[in-house]
Amino acid sequence: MVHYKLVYFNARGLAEISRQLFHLAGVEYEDHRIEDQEFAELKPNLPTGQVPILYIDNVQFSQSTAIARYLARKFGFAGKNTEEELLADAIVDTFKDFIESFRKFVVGVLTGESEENMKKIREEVMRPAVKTYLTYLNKILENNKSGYLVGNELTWADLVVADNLTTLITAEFLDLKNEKTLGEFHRKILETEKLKEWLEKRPVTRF
Ligand SMILES: N[C@@H](CCC(=O)N[C@@H](CS)C(=O)NCC(=O)O)C(=O)O
Repeated sequence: MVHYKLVYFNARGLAEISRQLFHLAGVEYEDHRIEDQEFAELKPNLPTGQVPILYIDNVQFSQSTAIARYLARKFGFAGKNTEEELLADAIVDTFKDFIESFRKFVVGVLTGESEENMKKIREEVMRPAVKTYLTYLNKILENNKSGYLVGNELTWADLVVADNLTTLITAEFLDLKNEKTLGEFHRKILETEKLKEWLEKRPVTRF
């Protein structure tokens, strides 16, 4: 049997979608969560000096999106045909572009920007980016009508977007009371039986 080991910090961050995919597929893996000390020891031996890393029988693979896409394909969550795969990939890429616009905010937090500047970044950079991103998602959901973003079954794109919506709610960028379509989507994905089971049993996990 193949031995999978996923190495990352105790955060949702760049590993959570892969963890969800393993759980949804019912495939055993080692969910190895590291602290700073272990990371420092590992770093010189990692392909890019970064995590997450997926070990497949002791062979290392890097890059979170490549890992999640690989698991989605392997476990049947990538889309039912190449066009569905294309749309799922495009949604994930759009999410990555969107997240990039948050960099200024994160850098601001880390470098101790003044409250006034943080407010400016929040209002002038983040809010417009959130608006564009939510408009994009709403259009896809309204066209697709299945309640999923792609086709009529759960794909990894749904997992990526639902997890990110949770983050946006926590960061007070999104109030689903004002977003009917996205609210229904978020509820539907989080109520997926196996996902619900994972969300209830997963270790307490930071952002
Ligand atoms: N493009 C990479 C980025 C990986 C990345 O930024 N990993 C961070 C943790 S979220 C890391 O290892 N940071 C520690 C470091 O760079 O020393 C991916 O998606 O996997």
